[in-house]
Amino acid sequence: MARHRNTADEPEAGPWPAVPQQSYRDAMSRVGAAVNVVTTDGPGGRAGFTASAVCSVTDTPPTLLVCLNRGSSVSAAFAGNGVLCVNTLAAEHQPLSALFGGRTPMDERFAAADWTEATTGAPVLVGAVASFDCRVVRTAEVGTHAVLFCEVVGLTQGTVHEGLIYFGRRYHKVHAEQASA
Ligand SMILES: NC(=O)c1ccc[n+]([C@@H]2O[C@H](COP(=O)([O-])OP(=O)(O)OC[C@H]3O[C@@H](n4cnc5c(N)ncnc54)[C@H](O)[C@@H]3O)[C@@H](O)[C@H]2O)c1
Ligand SMILES: Cc1cc2c(cc1C)N(C[C@H](O)[C@H](O)[C@H](O)COP(=O)(O)O)c1[nH]c(=O)[nH]c(=O)c1N2
Repeated sequence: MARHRNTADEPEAGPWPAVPQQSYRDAMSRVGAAVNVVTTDGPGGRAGFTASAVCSVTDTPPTLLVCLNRGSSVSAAFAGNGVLCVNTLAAEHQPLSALFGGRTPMDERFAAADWTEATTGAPVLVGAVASFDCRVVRTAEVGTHAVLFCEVVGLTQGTVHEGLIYFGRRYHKVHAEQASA
């Protein structure tokens, strides 16, 4: 019979042994993902971070989820603003991913690219594969992370053909014949 796990709100120690953190990370390193720079601005200040833990939840209403480490320096800004923009990176943005991936002062991160402003006030990356302007409608805390459920209130579809994927702890460029294909 399949093992049933309780929801994150009702954790319960199972009869099975814990998976070591390193084994989990090693396995996850084999799961390819798009690379995004998630940005915010507002009363909590301007901030942005690199995120691969982003996915589509439902299209009715259009909703994304973003997993944000609660221990990161940007956590308070996102909680304070309640809005964000998911900017999916193009191949040319690989250096930007490293900059927004931690330990770089916020002004330096933003100075490395061109931005416009979304309806919510969040920064939109010029030349992104796609940008999703969102308001955070729900937040769940799971372990070290906050899972932000984000309703998409506006979007920009780019025209670049080269995307960026993180797989095997390395960046890979992917090509689409048509930008919207
Ligand atoms: N979801 C995340 O928070 C997440 C995702 C990717 C990378 N990172 C961070 O980026 C840096 C480089 O990562 P890497 O992929 O080169 O090597 P890594 O060995 O640190 O991570 C391998 C994979 O494990 C997962 N992972 C790593 N740390 C995680 C965390 N704290 N919470 C949830 N999942 C996590 C991710 O899928 C990641 O791609 C590390 O500091 C890592 O913590 C964090
Ligand atoms: C490729 C890749 C992918 C991710 C990350 C890094 C990199 C390089 N990081 C880490 C995150 O970007 C980093 O912790 C933030 O920039 C915050 O760092 P500071 O606390 O500001 O230094 C990250 N963090 C997070 O909370 N959720 C995520 O999905 C990811 N994904």
